[in-house]
Amino acid sequence: MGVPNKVLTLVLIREEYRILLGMKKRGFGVNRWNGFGGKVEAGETIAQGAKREVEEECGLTLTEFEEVGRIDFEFVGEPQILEVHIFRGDKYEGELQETEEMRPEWFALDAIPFHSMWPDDAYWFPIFLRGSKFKGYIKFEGHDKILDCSLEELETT
Ligand SMILES: Cc1cc(-c2ccco2)c2oc(N)nc2c1
Repeated sequence: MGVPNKVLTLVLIREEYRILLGMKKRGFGVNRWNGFGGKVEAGETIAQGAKREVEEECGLTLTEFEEVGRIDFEFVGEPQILEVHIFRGDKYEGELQETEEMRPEWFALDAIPFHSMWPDDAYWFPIFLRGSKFKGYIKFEGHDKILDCSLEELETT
């Protein structure tokens, strides 16, 4: 196989009528609202990495969360696929805090700021919000243009 995939986590903490997003203050995806996540480190599972990133980025400790999706992202001109494992956070403990990485904020489900998020979110958030599991492949040109998008809903819970 070519270059191995880069494994990333993305956690969306969701309550009945609101979802927790963070404004990314630096680095990859800066100036966009997103879930919490990042690289999976050596010696940790993907789930452990997801939990760690949430703690580091917003101070919350996940006590119940589930992997609900997986999207492989390709960028034109880059050989490495970003393999993003998407989790729904159901229960958490601790105090929400702003960090150097993220400014957290709760959004009503009918007021998700898609115009200030990664463009792919508009495609898979509806699947995520109705509680389905999904997998997909999305090809970007730069960080703003989607060339291809294929998403498969796996089950409706
Ligand atoms: C290419 C790409 C990457 C990520 C990402 C960064 C860290 C975890 O996932 C995304 O997140 C969203 N919402 N769209 C995304 C596109």
